[in-house]
Amino acid sequence: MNLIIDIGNTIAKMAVFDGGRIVEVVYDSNLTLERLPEVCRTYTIEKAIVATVIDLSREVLSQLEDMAVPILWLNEKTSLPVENLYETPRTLGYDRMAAVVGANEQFPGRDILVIDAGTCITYEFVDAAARYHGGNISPGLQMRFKALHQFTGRLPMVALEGRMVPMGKDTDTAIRAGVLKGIEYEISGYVTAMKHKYPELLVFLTGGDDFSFDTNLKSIIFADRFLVLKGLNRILNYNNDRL
Ligand SMILES: Nc1ncnc2c1ncn2[C@@H]1O[C@H](COP(=O)(O)OP(=O)(O)OP(=O)(O)O)[C@@H](O)[C@H]1O
Ligand SMILES: CC(C)(CO)[C@@H](O)C(=O)NCCC(=O)O
Ligand SMILES: [K+]
Repeated sequence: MNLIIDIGNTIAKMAVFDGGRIVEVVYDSNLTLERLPEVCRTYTIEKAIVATVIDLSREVLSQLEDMAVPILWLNEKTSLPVENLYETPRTLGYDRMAAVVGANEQFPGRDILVIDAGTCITYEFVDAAARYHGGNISPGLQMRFKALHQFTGRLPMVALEGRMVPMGKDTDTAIRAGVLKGIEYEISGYVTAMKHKYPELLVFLTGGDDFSFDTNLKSIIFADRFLVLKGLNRILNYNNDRL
């Protein structure tokens, strides 16, 4: 079985794959990875891939060093099943590439916009010839709430859950609707603009924060919470001979 380790800015995700099938997904601290030994005891892991967008703590590094299987560290030197046209492959966050590889596996030969809503929201474009052209980075849901609070004198920290109106009636609803509507309009703006440019476009939505909103483009949008993990599994198998 394959072990996939995706270390994000907020949380780490570990997934066990049996072939192309997800057997289990475990959420863990990105500072300790304390559940790794338990995962390794429970399953017969043959190989692992690690993708990180943060510098790893001493504790996480020693957890990974204790693993008794070959580990593929995903970076700019890793062979990929899609062509990378990002001008600075060394600074690319490889969670972005993993999402693209996962989307391209499900729909090879299609133009795809991949939207990953986590700590940040990322927008990636991969074309029908499997070329990754790059994409955009914007603040994630929680980051928007925190930024409004942290960089002002009078704006409170508002929670996602609570009263929702189209246009704010008080500070609380103004912030909640401002943040949520901002993201909804941002996402639908990208989808509409990209669909205009690439009429056969498909869209993938992934990440911890899922958004359900009204759009007449629903038929081209696929939601897949585990797209990054699936892409990492594909990259690990693609590099089987090099491990
Ligand atoms: N079982 C779970 N345990 C913990 N978090 C969960 C669970 N299921 C869903 N989540 C949600 O997933 C979110 C993590 O989102 P995501 O997978 O995009 O990772 P992230 O670390 O926030 O983002 P990034 O990878 O961009 O740094 C958490 O904030 C939480 O809301
Ligand atoms: C944008 C994030 C934070 C999304 O997780 C990550 O992919 C990252 O740290 N990227 C580095 C910058 C870049 O991708 O060009
Ligand atoms: K992410």
